[in-house]
Amino acid sequence: MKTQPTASHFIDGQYVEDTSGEEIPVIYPATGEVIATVYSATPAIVEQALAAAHAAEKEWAAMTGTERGRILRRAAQIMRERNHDLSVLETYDTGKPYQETSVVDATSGADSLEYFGGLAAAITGEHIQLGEDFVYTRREPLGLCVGIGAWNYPTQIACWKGAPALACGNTMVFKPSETTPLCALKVAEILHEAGAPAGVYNVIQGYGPVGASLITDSRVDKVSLTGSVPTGKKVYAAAAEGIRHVTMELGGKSPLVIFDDADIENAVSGAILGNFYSSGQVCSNGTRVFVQKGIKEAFLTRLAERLQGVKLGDPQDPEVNFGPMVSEKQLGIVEGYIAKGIAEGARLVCGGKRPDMAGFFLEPTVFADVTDDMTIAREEIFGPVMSVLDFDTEEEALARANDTEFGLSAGVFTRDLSRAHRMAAGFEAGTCYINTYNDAPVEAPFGGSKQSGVGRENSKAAIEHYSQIKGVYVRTGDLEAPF
Ligand SMILES: NC(=O)c1ccc[n+]([C@@H]2O[C@H](COP(=O)([O-])OP(=O)(O)OC[C@H]3O[C@@H](n4cnc5c(N)ncnc54)[C@H](O)[C@@H]3O)[C@@H](O)[C@H]2O)c1
Ligand SMILES: CCCCC=O
Repeated sequence: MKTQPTASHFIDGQYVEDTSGEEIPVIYPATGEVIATVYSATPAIVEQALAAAHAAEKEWAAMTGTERGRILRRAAQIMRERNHDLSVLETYDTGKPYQETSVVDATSGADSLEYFGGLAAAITGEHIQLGEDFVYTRREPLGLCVGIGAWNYPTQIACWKGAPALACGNTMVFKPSETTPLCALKVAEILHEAGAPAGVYNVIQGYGPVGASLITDSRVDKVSLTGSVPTGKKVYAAAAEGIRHVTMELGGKSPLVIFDDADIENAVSGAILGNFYSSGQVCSNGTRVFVQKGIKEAFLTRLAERLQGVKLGDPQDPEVNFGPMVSEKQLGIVEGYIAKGIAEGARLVCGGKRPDMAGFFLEPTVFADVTDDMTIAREEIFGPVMSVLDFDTEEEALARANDTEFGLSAGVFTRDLSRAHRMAAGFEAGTCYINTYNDAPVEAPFGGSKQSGVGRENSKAAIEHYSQIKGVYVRTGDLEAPF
């Protein structure tokens, strides 16, 4: 497959190149080879993208929701037809196994285009009767939205931000992560092919400073970031300078609580899905696995058995179910955490090493006897490292689960439904799971509380974050005044 894109940026309905920007090598994580080169946006490219998105605002907002929705749904259809090629590209961009990308990434992107395309015509205001007078509300777009993406789900993130933004009548300039610059260009190309007018959805490449330069431009009305908490703090602060709307999808250190009465096979499945999918590079992962003491050893034994089913290798091979880390840098960060886990006294149950193969592979790693104060239990690792902690009571588990500055997700496995709902109500997290983990359908809200974020993506809730209400008071009779 050709991995070199036509050009680095997609602006105003066409590919645009400017090789005077800083070179960004695109590295295939499974081999370490450079598979493409793109160039970071220069100030002139940033200006071109913002000007195009600004100029497109009025025409796009003036279209009916039905017209906008039809374009988004057509784009969804094209994405589904090209699922194979888009999945192969996602695997080159991220290193995630084709076994995953072929059912998750373009699929989830298409779901979001289809869902918000379907909602577009239903985005309306309301009528509020006040005696003979009345108020009506108009739900209006915010204007120009900037999207900034992380590297773990490049197609999905480009769509989860673009689809609701465009459905509400906004335009977008999207900057993917410099680590995975390829997939968002395809999203832009497909939206344009589906009929989105030039300038409605633009993609430019670049490192952090390019993202930073977008946020403070006076034409920008909203910034939606998917990234780490430290980046979120900077982006939030920069957006505040112009009182811009924000959505912050940030990191986590989520708890997964497994009670003695849980179905052990399902609980092990949840722990695997919540720690090792995408080689552990998922924001919502349940990396603090609290296991009640009565089933701790049985859980660890069955987990070790199930991990025999891990198949590392060429991620493009549909039989392979475990890919490399996205980059050498991320591999080094995760190895650093593994070393800390060992140094601080956690028991290494399995993994912890690089296998003898090219690329940035790391074995799935499980630590047991982890305590709340250890670094691996407190900081987001963003790699295939599961920490197993044990507990006695429900109250204790809930208190310890919530003892973190993060609040992205939380899960519970139990057969006791009352307890399951008590736990879900008590978790300080934006997304909770009962007897499952990491499902993220577009119909459900997704996002974090505490330092894990602001706002929600997906579901009807996202409409609130990409539109604003205007109230219009209408008087039908004469108007009295004091003088
Ligand atoms: N909550 C979610 O939905 C979600 C989803 C995926 C990933 N994440 C989080 O993303 C992180 C991993 O991704 P990452 O390493 O790419 O994150 P990151 O914070 O390093 O970078 C995210 C994006 O921000 C850009 N950026 C960096 N500094 C910037 C600045 N000062 N101004 C504007 N933009 C800037 C980067 O170029 C990149 O595009 C993890 O913490 C993970 O939990 C969250
Ligand atoms: C389960 C959805 C994951 C998105 C963030 O990494």
